[in-house]
Amino acid sequence: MNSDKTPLLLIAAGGTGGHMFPAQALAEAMVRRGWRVKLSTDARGARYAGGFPHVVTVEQVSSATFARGGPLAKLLTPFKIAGGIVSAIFRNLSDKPTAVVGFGGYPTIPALASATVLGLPRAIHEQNGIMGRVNRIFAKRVNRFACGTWPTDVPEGVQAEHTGNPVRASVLERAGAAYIPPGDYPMSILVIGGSQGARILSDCVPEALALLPESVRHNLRIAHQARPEDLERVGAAYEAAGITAEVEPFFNDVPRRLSECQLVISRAGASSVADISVIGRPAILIPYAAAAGDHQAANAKGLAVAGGAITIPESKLDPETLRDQIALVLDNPDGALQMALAALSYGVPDATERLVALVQDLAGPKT
Ligand SMILES: CC(=O)N[C@H]1[C@@H](OP(=O)(O)OP(=O)(O)OC[C@H]2O[C@@H](n3ccc(=O)[nH]c3=O)[C@H](O)[C@@H]2O)O[C@H](CO)[C@@H](O)[C@@H]1O
Repeated sequence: MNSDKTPLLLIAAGGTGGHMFPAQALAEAMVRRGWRVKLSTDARGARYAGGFPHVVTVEQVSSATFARGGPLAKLLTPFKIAGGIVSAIFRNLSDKPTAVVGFGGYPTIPALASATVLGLPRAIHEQNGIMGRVNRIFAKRVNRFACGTWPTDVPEGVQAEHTGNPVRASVLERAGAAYIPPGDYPMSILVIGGSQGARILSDCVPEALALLPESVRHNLRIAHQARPEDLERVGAAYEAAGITAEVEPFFNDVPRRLSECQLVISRAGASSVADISVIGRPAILIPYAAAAGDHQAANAKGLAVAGGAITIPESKLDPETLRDQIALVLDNPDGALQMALAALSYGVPDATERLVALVQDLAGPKT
């Protein structure tokens, strides 16, 4: 039985970077305010646990196989989920979390279901413009519903509160960094495909850039995130086009690269859009068409409507179309500057603080 009087936040998050990064930002902020934080995730999420404050405990949640596995695993899934919920109830009876926050994904089911059964103060943070399945299930069963992007499909009776998507400290350090518009000097373009990289960007971006006039190409400095299996061919394509490029499976210094670039070409994952807008850079967004409920298109729409991004749907993407949009930004320094400022105005640099305030409010006056 937990006799510690320090408030305890139970964070539940599914195992992708998209769920784990905002969860980590909240964890760090709550620890700075003297809270203990416990993380409930699955084996995939546990790989990110190193990025959480040292007080975090990782629970391997048995419902994580919900979305994967063969027919037998699927048959056993309801029992696994039920088992996960029962053990979460016992754990929470002992831990007595002051508040529970779910960030989406199947591994959040036991923590949120047990918090519902026990009547613990609980909230959800939805990062995307279209809600994920688990968040949709629990949206009406939580006390507060926070969103990173205004969701287009909130169930009736649920009051969404826009907190924005928390971004890393290294992004915040560069929030609103001065933008140098494109010109007749070396220009940086950052190409990022989300936490896994994106094949479609590797197929299309080098070809599109190769179609630009030589006078532009020789000024380009490209940083291109590509999947490990695509590194070689992408590097070769840039070399053949006479374009200086760094091609890596993951850049650990994306915030710096964003702040120094003239243009970013990206997928429209929630954290990528948040990073781009908090730093404030013109973007060409190519939403991942197979994302659940087409949520990346919804994420991109907010930034595009604000004037900070051009969106190209996958179905319309070809090297010529992309070349035209790149040229539109690079040939128009004033327009590029306006896009950078529009992106900045769309950013929510205090998203973490807004979420912290919501959690403290949820937990009540004693915290
Ligand atoms: C393929 C897929 O379904 N992706 C989903 C996943 O996002 P996924 O994790 O793929 O992508 P996000 O855009 O949310 O986050 C990627 C993060 O990685 C950073 N980065 C990227 C490349 C790099 O080299 N270095 C680097 O640091 C980005 O700046 C960003 O902060 O969860 C998100 C939140 O639910 C969803 O919006 C996405 O649709």
